[in-house]
Amino acid sequence: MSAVIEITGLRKTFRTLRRGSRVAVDGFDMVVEAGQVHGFLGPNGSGKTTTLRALLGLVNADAGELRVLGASAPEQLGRVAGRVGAIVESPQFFGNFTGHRTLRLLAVAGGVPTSRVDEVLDQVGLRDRSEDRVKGYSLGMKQRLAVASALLKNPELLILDEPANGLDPAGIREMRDLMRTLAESGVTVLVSSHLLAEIQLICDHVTIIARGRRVAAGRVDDVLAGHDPHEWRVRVAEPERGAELLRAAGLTVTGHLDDVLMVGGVPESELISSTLGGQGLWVRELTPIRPDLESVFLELTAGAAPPRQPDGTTPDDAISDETGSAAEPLIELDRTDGRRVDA
Ligand SMILES: Nc1ncnc2c1ncn2[C@@H]1O[C@H](COP(=O)(O)OP(=O)(O)OP(=O)(O)O)[C@@H](O)[C@H]1O
Repeated sequence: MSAVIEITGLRKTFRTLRRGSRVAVDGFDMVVEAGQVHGFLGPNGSGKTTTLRALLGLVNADAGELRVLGASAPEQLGRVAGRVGAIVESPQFFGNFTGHRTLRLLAVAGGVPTSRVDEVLDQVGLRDRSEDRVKGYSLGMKQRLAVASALLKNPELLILDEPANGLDPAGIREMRDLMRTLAESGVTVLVSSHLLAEIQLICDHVTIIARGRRVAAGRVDDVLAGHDPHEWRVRVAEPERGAELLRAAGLTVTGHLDDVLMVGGVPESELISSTLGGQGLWVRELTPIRPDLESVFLELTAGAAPPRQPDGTTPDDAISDETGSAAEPLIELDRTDGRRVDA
């Protein structure tokens, strides 16, 4: 497999008028291979959007190497721009235009054959509503229209920043189905989100970022397995005695409620059943507690140290922005429209 995105040692500091410098991304690495549906997961304000912007040349990195389809960013991005579709800013459409007209205009502006319009409308499932005005679209339909616009040039790589943001459960499901369909058609997808369950459902690989740093990366299954506490839910008739027997056998009983024991650190269930069964205590239930991405995520992101700030400190307020939005005047980048403003 070849790397479609390679990020090494990315560092980005924002300078704000009021608070001075703020490190948003701190020595961050990421590799996305061709054909992956790669989740880019992190809490609000952890540096996801900044990373994607740096990758797309929307913001200048302070340090690090970024490559997209083999081209170094931002210098050589023009060489591969036609092969990459991205939605990093929420796109704004003219409400009075129909979906079809919107895409036709974008196709003409982008030098793409207008025959692509119906194809992408089919791909995102908007063909039936394509003659309706955009202002009548639900948020989910607008998001799909945005994805359709990114698909016009038939990209090999699609980068989506929080595509499920603000969607209701039906909209989230539509977006999920769309991403699966795209992946099946061979498009590599990098999708950022703070919605763990979504990432677990649609992505095969994941990179987890916390406070500007990578805290985990790999196949979703491997990341989960690496944090498997090997914990079991054990139901027995005599829980007190059961707990004693298990402890005597060197096992750890982590919890006890009515006739249910929680037993941790045991890779194989046989150890539990033979310990109890050997003493005539029959196991009524033996269920593995599998970690989900949410518990792994919480474990990984809770312990992450904040990025070191330019003055050598690691203040919490540098990374505690819940919304991830900059509420103060900015020198470098105006987040409201994503314009690049040279510092
Ligand atoms: N233009 C900017 N000026 C100043 N600080 C910024 C700017 N953009 C981002 N930041 C700060 O950098 C940090 C990382 O923000 P970023 O938007 O990359 O995080 P995120 O993971 O995408 O968050 P969210 O999920 O909320 O979108 C935050 O502390 C944020 O406030």
